[in-house]
Amino acid sequence: MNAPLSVKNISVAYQKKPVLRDVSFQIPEGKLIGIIGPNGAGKSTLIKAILGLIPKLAGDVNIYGQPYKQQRKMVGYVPQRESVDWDFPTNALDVVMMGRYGHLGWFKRPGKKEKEMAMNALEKVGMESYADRQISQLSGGQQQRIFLARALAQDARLYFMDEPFVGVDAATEKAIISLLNELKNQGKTVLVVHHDLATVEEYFDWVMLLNEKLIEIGPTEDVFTKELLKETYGGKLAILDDKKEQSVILS
Ligand SMILES: Nc1ncnc2c1ncn2[C@@H]1O[C@H](COP(=O)(O)OP(=O)(O)OP(=O)(O)O)[C@@H](O)[C@H]1O
Repeated sequence: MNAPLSVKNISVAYQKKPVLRDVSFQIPEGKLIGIIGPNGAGKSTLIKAILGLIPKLAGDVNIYGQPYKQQRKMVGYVPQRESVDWDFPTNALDVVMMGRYGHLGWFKRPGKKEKEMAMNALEKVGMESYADRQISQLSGGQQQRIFLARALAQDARLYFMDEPFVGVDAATEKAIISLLNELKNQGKTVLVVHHDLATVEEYFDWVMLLNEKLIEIGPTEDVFTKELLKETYGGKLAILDDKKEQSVILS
């Protein structure tokens, strides 16, 4: 079977400044995969390049063996919260329903079925009572939940989530991680840009270490090691010795 995601020799530059160099990897199906690396490592850029949201200098991306353009329906994307215009005048239900548009044919308006699926997704993230609320009037954590609901409503097979835990409280973080596990248990594959090194081993089956180039990708127990983390973060990272404590200090 084709891999959910296969990336070959991707390079990206902004105004000629290289940000990603020759990144290649494949991932297996049904895993939660953390994308880890320091600020500015190119994590968001990698996702955007995969989804064709920014131009690549070089490289190929295949989703289940086909280019992204042909596989759009299979892919869900939760962007970084601050990259979204939350003043856009629309309510929570409509934002979630947008997740269904890829499934509708030309000129078809969302109908009862779409609305039902969107409401189900809102229920899953505990936001059903906010369906009619303008998105500008939601808190940061609530907005994050709405975006997750949109991805759920889309019913994709491969998800990209850019820092879904930023700015959410502990309860929302728990709710999000149990949703991610639910997706995984349905055989879906989820890539998550993540910053909190202390939770990596608990949350992810696989880890990708990135800093302009791919340092390593593979099962968490093989890749989330002191040596490879040092290589990824350079001198900026001090790791307390007992790995079980997983205490990580950024100097
Ligand atoms: N639109 C842009 N124009 C110019 N440079 C950009 C642009 N977007 C990102 N960059 C630069 O590209 C590099 C990678 O940025 P990117 O957002 O992919 O990193 P990241 O690993 O997601 O960082 P963070 O952990 O801080 O979110 C950074 O040096 C950033 O300043």
